[in-house]
Amino acid sequence: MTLHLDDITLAFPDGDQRLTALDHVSLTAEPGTLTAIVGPSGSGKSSLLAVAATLITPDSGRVVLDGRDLTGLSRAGTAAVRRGQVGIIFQSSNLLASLTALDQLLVVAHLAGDDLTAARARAAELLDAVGLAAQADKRPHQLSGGQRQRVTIARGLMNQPSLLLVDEPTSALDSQRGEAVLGLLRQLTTERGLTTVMVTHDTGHLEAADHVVRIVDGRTSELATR
Ligand SMILES: Nc1ncnc2c1ncn2[C@@H]1O[C@H](COP(=O)(O)OP(=O)(O)OP(=O)(O)O)[C@@H](O)[C@H]1O
Repeated sequence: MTLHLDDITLAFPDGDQRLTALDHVSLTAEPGTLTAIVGPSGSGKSSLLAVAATLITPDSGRVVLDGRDLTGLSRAGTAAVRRGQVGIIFQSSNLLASLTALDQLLVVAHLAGDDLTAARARAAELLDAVGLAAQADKRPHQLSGGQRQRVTIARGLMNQPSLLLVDEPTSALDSQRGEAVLGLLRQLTTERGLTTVMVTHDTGHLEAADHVVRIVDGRTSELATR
């Protein structure tokens, strides 16, 4: 599923002025590729991800997913797109403390109203794919930082998305665990033909990406393409 951001602008209220977060940003991401978004703090990375996720409506420009313009959709319409086609992976801190790894994934299926027998099989398969088959019954405090991040990745794949949006997947990890998580995202992107867009501070791991887009003051420039 190809993601196309076309000439996006976004400004937030800032006192009696407006602060430009995204300034005519365009970006195309293809299935099976991993695009890394890098840039200084406050440059617009999270805003870009939120617009791509249809969580924020831009002031102008279009978000197009496989030829379908999502910009004019209602709230219910964008929620349906997110449920059906978009996986969103935030930092691992938003796991639910009282739930096992397996149940973290089943919550997604439960909220979507999915058949729980099929969901259980899919959750087990995903935990296996991220190397956590043996940790399915563990709660977050019983897992390492890297393992927790793997649970969030598996959870982000529960709705079988085509577009995967990932925010700072390695920020809470040491460099070795960060590298392993990036390797996993790279592998899942290729194997499942995902269109993956990842915001990262971590410029040490950019070789895992097909495209690196730099954003400064809301404006993008492509740094490198493999
Ligand atoms: N909800 C909001 N209301 C007002 N201003 C906002 C809001 N969200 C972001 N901003 C502003 O928009 C600009 C871009 O913010 P954004 O969070 O996209 O940057 P970022 O590159 O993700 O930063 P960081 O790396 O620190 O997370 C910043 O100046 C920020 O202060």
